[in-house]
Amino acid sequence: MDTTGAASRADSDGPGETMIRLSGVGKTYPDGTAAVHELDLEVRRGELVCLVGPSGCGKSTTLKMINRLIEPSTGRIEIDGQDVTDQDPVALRRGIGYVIQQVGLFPHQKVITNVMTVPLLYGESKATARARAAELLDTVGLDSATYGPRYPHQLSGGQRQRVGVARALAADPPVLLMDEPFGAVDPVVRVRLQDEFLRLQRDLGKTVVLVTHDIDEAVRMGDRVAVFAEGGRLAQYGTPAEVLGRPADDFVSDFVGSTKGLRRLTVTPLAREHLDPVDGVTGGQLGGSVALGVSLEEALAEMLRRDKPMVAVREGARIVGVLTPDGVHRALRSSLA
Ligand SMILES: Nc1ncnc2c1ncn2[C@@H]1O[C@H](COP(=O)(O)OP(=O)(O)OP(=O)(O)O)[C@@H](O)[C@H]1O
Repeated sequence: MDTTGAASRADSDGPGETMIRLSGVGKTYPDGTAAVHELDLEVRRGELVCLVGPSGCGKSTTLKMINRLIEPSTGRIEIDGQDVTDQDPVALRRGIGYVIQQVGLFPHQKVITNVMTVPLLYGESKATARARAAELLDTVGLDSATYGPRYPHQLSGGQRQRVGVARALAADPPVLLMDEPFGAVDPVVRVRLQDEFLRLQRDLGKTVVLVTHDIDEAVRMGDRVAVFAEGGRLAQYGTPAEVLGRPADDFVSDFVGSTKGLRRLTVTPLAREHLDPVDGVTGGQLGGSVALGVSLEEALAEMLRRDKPMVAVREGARIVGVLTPDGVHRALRSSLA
């Protein structure tokens, strides 16, 4: 019996337990394309993880292996301690929400009917399914009385995307897989949809794996970010602050840099709400000090220059807190809110 499964069950009582675990997962397509190579990845319950990387690096393949739209060539994938290959693929997929860029709504059915499909599939009565669908539309910010009776072509791209999210949530699945969910809309709507989803996720606490090619989206949305390189190699897996602040190698550094991720540090001022208390911090942990109001870049640079996990922050002569990589993450997120 393999210890991976035992471990996931053993820690399934505590917080931060593993919800999705990929161990040595690989995918080689029949034509010989090695899309994913020896991938190890763990996603905790309630965590939002972004898979990011350049085109063709195996992100979608990885996502589709989790719900068995694609079968892995090697390795093992578990959800909540259960090997997905032991489960009926259709039943498995019903328990996993799936949101894709081309939302995939039925064009000749009303919006409400599109969302009702899922509860009906579960054997709910029509009245219950309708009520649930209306509630979900309202949840994703679409007034069900207004938009429910419309057809998909009568909605904007962003609204269609919201319907896609509502439908994916209809079965109340613990796990949500999202493949470029905000890709098909313009940048302004995109940011709005990202915000809405983050707000929703704060209430719902789903375990989410989200694929994007956009590093800005990844650092904004993800609790953790998995940076993929060519051939489905996991180049780095860490918090946005770690990925932005300490790229694991030249590839990550170039990828993050080329997509302007780091520039955000230069335009975000350090504010009091991003700080952790100074209580309990020892002198050895501190890397110098910076003044409140300097850029995150300046604060982070000071931290890295001193090779310390945090930097003290001054207001006048007084130390008012410390900035950690997680604080940088919080600051980056709030700066975009
Ligand atoms: N059915 C298939 N048969 C052969 N090769 C495939 C197949 N599907 C995908 N590939 C190849 O596998 C690699 C990974 O593809 P995948 O779609 O997972 O990448 P991705 O990172 O999601 O890319 P993108 O961001 O462009 O969507 C690519 O080289 C792609 O051409």
